[in-house]
Amino acid sequence: MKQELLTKIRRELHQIPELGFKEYKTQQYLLDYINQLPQEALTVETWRTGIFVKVKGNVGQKTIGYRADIDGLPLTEETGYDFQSTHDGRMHACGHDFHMTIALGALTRLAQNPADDDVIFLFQPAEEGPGGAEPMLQSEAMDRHRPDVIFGLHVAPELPVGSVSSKPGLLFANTSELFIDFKGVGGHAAFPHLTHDMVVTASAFVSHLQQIVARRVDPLDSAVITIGKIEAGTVQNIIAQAARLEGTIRTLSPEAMERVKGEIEKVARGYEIANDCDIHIDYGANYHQVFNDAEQVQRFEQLVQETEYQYREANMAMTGEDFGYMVKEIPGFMFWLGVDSEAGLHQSTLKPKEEALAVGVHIVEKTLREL
Ligand SMILES: CC(=O)N[C@@H](CCC[C@H](N)C(=O)O)C(=O)O
Repeated sequence: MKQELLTKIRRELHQIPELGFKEYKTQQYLLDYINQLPQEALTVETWRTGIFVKVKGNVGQKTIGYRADIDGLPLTEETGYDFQSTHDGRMHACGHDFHMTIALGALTRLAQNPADDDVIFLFQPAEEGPGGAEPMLQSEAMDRHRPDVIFGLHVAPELPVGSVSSKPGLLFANTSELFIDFKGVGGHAAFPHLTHDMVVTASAFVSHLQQIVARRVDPLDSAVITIGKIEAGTVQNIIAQAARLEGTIRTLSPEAMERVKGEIEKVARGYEIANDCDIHIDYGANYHQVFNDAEQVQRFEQLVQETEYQYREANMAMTGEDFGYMVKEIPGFMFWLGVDSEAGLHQSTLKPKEEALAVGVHIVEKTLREL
């Protein structure tokens, strides 16, 4: 598939980022594209805002799955692109526009010339939250299309174009969203002693969370707690009666995740007593770690080495991926695709290099044909 067409698709998708399970325009765009491909070998089935596309193989001994996530992030784009997001406060800042384009590129090649094995493409909603992989995996549609092996990719801004990277075993962390609501007594800014200030309480709590990481988790079993959003108060001279923290917990083991949650709850009980307030904790979406199948990764490395591209051994990362649920049930793996951007994932200035699209299509197609 020509670079110009890949670039066109990527730019069109880049302009319509949508949040998890609201990917209506994205789904329609994908369906319109898929419908103009040769249909002889294809079976297409929608699932919520996602899509399953099966390409019947010439022999069909086994089924290989390829998953591409399709949602965007709640972030205002600042790339200065002339094909910038047309959706206010939404951006493809995690490369899912790349993931979808590469999937369409590989699908095009297979629709024109099917592989020996059956191939199933999963266009999956809601990776950034609340999590589409687990319900997609449990769906009836998945019973009809369940692959024997599955893989997926993620763009890597820090790697050069032409390189890919993976590793056997643990690649991505266990994650849990974290929402904490504080309710106390507000009042006049001049009489703090008559109130229980939720700005002061919530700020102290944010700092205390870092103590949990530093002093309650084995340093050899890393954890991260990030609070990405704080909301509190109404105006500068009223002491806030409510505050809300929104964040995420990352750990390298499911056990450490349980430990961190237990510690957060203990601290919350202490803060309720010390600050005369109510604290409510909600863990939102939780993602299982991505644990790559060693045999599949070894085969993937061989396949990449047969190309002009470079394979590098990856390190574990504290990123999360609901694809972890898929490889928990189906042997498979995820790999990083180098896209060489100065700005990183989840930044408003992320600019992955479009030459990486063709690299992705080549490697995904080869893997689908030869894994
Ligand atoms: C690859 C990537 O960036 N994934 C996201 C997954 C987010 C999961 C969930 N919303 C959370 O924040 O815990 C990531 O932030 O790692």
